[in-house]
Amino acid sequence: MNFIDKLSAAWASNNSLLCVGLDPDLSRFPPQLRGQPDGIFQFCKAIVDATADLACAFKPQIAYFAALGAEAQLEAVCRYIRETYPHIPLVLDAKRGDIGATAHQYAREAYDRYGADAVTVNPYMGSDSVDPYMDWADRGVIVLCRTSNAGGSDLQFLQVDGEPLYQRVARLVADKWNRNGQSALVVGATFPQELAQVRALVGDMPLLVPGIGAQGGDIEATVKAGRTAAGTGMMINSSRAILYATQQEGEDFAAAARRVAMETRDEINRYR
Ligand SMILES: O=c1ccn([C@@H]2O[C@H](COP(=O)(O)O)[C@@H](O)[C@H]2O)c(=O)[nH]1
Repeated sequence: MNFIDKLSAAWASNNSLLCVGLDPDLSRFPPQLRGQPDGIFQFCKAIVDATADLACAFKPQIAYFAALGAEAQLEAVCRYIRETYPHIPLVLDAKRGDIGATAHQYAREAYDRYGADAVTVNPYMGSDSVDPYMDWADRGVIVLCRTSNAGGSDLQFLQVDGEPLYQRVARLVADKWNRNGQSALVVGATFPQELAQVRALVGDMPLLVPGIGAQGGDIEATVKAGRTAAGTGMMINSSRAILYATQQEGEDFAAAARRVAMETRDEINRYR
């Protein structure tokens, strides 16, 4: 099954547009996992097990693993998700961007080494830096478009022939780069007006939408701006708000993550 079909099936089977982000930060780990040789894997596994029936995707952010030299644990997390929850898409958030030959190696890393169903990529270097990912026709290529951070406006709002750059990226991906119908776009929940603009430009193309939870994006505005006619079309990501949901000492971190994931999934569903 290709990425788009797998995502569509997960939206339906879990009745969810929630993407659970896996951003393991040792300084926020529960005490029992600190100092454990496989603590990162154990933490992510517990979160995955606690939220797998509530999520339409899991999104490990590679920087949180690589910064700790924990790529082997990222491999183990990805393998665990693929083997235990093969119906839930695995999105590797890597935001790579480089010349074609190097992009091919990054694609191998994402799709072959980690077995990701989809990977995030940076469009700044243009079509030949994104095209190598498209050779894996059954995998997703999720292109940064209107990112959730305030500084994204520095470049993404620049006018290019009468339209902002982020809209040019959306149209390029939808009309030209999407050679196997496998593309998606990153659009931040912190900018619902721009999210609506992108939705109007790209039809039913899936959107990865970070920015709710810790970044404060409004769920109602996000869903109303980005949903398709079928009430789907988005992977709305929350990472820290779910991962570090524990409110009082002694509370089980996985149970707390489940509680917040369920509340978030349900709030999203209220506006679909
Ligand atoms: O525009 C973007 C693109 C990616 N991200 C990533 O999403 C998560 C957000 O984490 P929260 O804890 O829910 O804020 C993180 O991995 C970012 O690298 C983004 O935030 N914005």
